[in-house]
Amino acid sequence: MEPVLARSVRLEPDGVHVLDRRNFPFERVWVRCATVAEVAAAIEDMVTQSSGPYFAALWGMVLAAREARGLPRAEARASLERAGELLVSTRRTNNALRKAVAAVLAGVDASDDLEAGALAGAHAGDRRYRDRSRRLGEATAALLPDDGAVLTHCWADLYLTETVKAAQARGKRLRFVCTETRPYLQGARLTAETLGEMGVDTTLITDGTGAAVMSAGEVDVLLTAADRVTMDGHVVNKVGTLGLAVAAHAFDVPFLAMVQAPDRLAPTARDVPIEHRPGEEVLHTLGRRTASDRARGRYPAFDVTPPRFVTTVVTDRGAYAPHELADYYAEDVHD
Ligand SMILES: CSC[C@@H](O)[C@@H](O)C(=O)COP(=O)(O)O
Repeated sequence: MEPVLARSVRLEPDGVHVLDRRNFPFERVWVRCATVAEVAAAIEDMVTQSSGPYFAALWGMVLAAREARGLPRAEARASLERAGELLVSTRRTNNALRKAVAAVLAGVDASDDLEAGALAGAHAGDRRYRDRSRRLGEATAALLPDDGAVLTHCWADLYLTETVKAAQARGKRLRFVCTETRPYLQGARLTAETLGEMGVDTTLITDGTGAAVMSAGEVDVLLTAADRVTMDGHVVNKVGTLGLAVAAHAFDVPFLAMVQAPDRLAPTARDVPIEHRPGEEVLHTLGRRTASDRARGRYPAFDVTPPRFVTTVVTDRGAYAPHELADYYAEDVHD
């Protein structure tokens, strides 16, 4: 059976319905977004996370096409572009949003009917993302030990579930150690719940425990997703990844970073905007204040791991050393 989070954004006649990941799995509440602006707000407010914003943006663009109904074609196209810019601006580090918008605009440009074209583009984008995640998962599973412990951080969503499915199909026996990933607790809630759903032995650690489990020899591989990997091999992912990667390097634990494709628009890390979320978010967890009133918070949501701390970048076309990513595009270009 598919994990609950694998289908957590749906297009319905009355809008886009998004499973609220902020309090999953304790509550299973769906948020209805009636307009593309509401979809953008939901993405920005972390109602959905990781791969979720990609799907929300696809279906959000379909709402934008509905909102443009009746406008002359050029005006409708321009209003869809504005909607796309709004969606992309919600989470600047997440490259998938740009790709979702491009998928829908490609569908629109290939059809005389704006809404039908947007819908076709969104379905094509949905299929492509899932197919590419499956290929990525298969490539990743091939690199994992037959019997071993994997440390992961945050919530790698479809990249992780496809990896686990492929590993299980190969008969591998993997145990996972996941970090809590404060302040949103993606690891404690989304990763731990979904791995449990998939029958995987799962141990939760606090964010500060990663180096200790690696130094104790309790982990065979560090595995995370990446929001982006630059062409020169910098891995941009949830803040905390850098510290884990440095510790992994120190204790000879390989670090595998999963991304569908390296980012051709980002030659190096300077080309990737890092999302800084309100510092207040660090002072609260699950809606409750968890820090002294005397402290201020600071929350860069992502960090950058230099290529010297990255062993392998796994893509939908297989594994690459971080300094060999140009080879990804040596084949026919599709990204
Ligand atoms: C499938 S992309 C995975 C990443 O987005 C993931 O590792 C991550 O950092 C999630 O961050 P989030 O801020 O929860 O959206």
